[in-house]
Amino acid sequence: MSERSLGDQSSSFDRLQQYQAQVKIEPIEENKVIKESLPSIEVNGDAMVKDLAQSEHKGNFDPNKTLNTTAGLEIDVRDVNFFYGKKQVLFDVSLPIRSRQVTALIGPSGCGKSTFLRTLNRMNDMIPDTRVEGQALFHDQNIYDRKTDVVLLRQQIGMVFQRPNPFPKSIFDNVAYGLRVQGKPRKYIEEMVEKSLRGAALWDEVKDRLRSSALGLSGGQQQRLCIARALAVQPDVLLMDEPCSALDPIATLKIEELITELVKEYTIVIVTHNMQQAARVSHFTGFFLSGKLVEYGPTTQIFERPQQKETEDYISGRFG
Ligand SMILES: Nc1ncnc2c1ncn2[C@@H]1O[C@H](COP(=O)(O)OP(=O)(O)OP(=O)(O)O)[C@@H](O)[C@H]1O
Repeated sequence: MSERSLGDQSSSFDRLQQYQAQVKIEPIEENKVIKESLPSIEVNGDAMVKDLAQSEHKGNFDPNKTLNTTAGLEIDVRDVNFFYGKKQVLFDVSLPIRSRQVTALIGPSGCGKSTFLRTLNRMNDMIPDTRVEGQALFHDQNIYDRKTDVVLLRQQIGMVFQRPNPFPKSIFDNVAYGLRVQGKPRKYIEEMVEKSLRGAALWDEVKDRLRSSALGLSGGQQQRLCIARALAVQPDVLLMDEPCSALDPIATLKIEELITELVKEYTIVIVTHNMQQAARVSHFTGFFLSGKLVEYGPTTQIFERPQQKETEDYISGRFG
């Protein structure tokens, strides 16, 4: 965990985040091709629940083997309510985000997953007339506290969006952006750009064209570039809002593999519509319905032995 404190504010990172927030993020249907390439979730019934939990992991990662039910709390969310204007969309949500574990947030469209994710680094602040109540303790400080430095917060809790949103700059400049804003020296920036691109499993593909436009990369590469950009400022937590929904199956698998590597060093929270994805990459899962957290627990438990009927109905494909 970083020992930086949430102190003074500066505006450049705000501008970066505003830029990111301005990028149009449209909810899109789960990638049909992905759906077809993986075990079907369209089957009803109990057998399905088991199948889903046991759906084969591509690659070698098995979250069961690295599940740590006693991992410390990176963020401790307590009794969160959230409002767009007068409309309340989150109701008393309490959820532990465990260190160096992947927490998946699942639930039907409109249940509040993305809104909840955005409360964790105050991205909702950019939407006028919104209000949050409750507490999210991060490094013993309430994220929602007025005194929280949101610029620093968003460095510590980085975000990757549905659609890759590289800046119209070179590959190098994209990753260097946050470090330049921080006024880091050139040598440090060069080292961190390489380290971050390696960390995002992109270095080998781009090392010979660092000065080329990021917009020339494929969608999957752009998404890994956005991950590298987030890593460059050394976050503790990565929030991922359906990071694969705009990607093809191969690019999706690369991001999933990357997640399973990144979690060795970072805490990850991922919103996904794709339940196989949650089963493949996450240690813990929270199931949201109509703005409430219906159930939370180790992913295998949620998929194999859900305690709530709504959870079972959802993961069995009975609704949503
Ligand atoms: N900017 C906004 N202004 C007003 N209401 C909003 C805004 N963004 C989301 N909502 C509403 O808040 C509720 C939760 O939306 P949210 O996007 O968090 O759900 P979600 O579970 O992530 O959905 P999806 O899976 O479709 O992305 C929905 O009723 C949605 O219409």
